Amino acid sequence: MKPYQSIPIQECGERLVPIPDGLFSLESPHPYRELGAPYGDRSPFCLRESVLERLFNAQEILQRHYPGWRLRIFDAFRPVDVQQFMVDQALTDLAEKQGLNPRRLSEEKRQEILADVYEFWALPSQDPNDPPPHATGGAVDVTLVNATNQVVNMGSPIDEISPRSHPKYFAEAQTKLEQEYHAHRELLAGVMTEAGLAQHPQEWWHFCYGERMWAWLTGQEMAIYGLPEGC
Ligand SMILES: C[C@@H](N)C(=O)N[C@H](C)C(=O)O
Ligand SMILES: [Zn+2]
Repeated sequence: MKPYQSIPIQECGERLVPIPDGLFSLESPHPYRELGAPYGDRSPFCLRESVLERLFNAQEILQRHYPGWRLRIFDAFRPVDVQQFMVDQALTDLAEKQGLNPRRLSEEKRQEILADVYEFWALPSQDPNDPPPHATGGAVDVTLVNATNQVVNMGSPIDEISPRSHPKYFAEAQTKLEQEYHAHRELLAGVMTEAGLAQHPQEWWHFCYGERMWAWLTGQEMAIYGLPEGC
């Protein structure tokens, strides 16, 4: 159990709304949809209203210093069954990376790999009082694109299960390239936190507002987002 999971939720009832077209750069095709994740008629590109407002503000702050640069949204709303699908996918990927057949793992090995998966992915709990962060509409995975629409290099891909994903991984970097990765991560974290979003301590791309991880990271007694209405 993660520490944020003990934080109570007092749902505020704010709407989950679509991220408008054209303003941000959106990861397309959407990576989890491409893998066959079970979205049904739901879209990953939705967020709670106040989270969206904070994203607008973060992009405005970014553009004050870097005209033409934009936030690139990799993932936002993630229904619990998609969370489960992606946890299973991450388990499969890690097993295969170790040369193992994911369908023939011993229980001990399965638990060992799952522990690595849960370092990065939240538990896909079906309990409405224990929703994973993205299922609340209060979490977003983002990177940056520059003025010529090129994805800015952060030194490691989103979702990599590795220490390279830690926001400060390149803080002590010696090479110019690695120093650049660090500067890009600091830029992203700086604009997002200035706009009122909190960063996951182990993932340079994950930011949140209103849900339990945000409450835990920012010292609130309560979260204001649980599962959104109708999801
Ligand atoms: C792994 C990444 N895509 C992610 O979203 N992690 C957080 C913690 C989550 O699963 O909620
Ligand atoms: Zn995330």
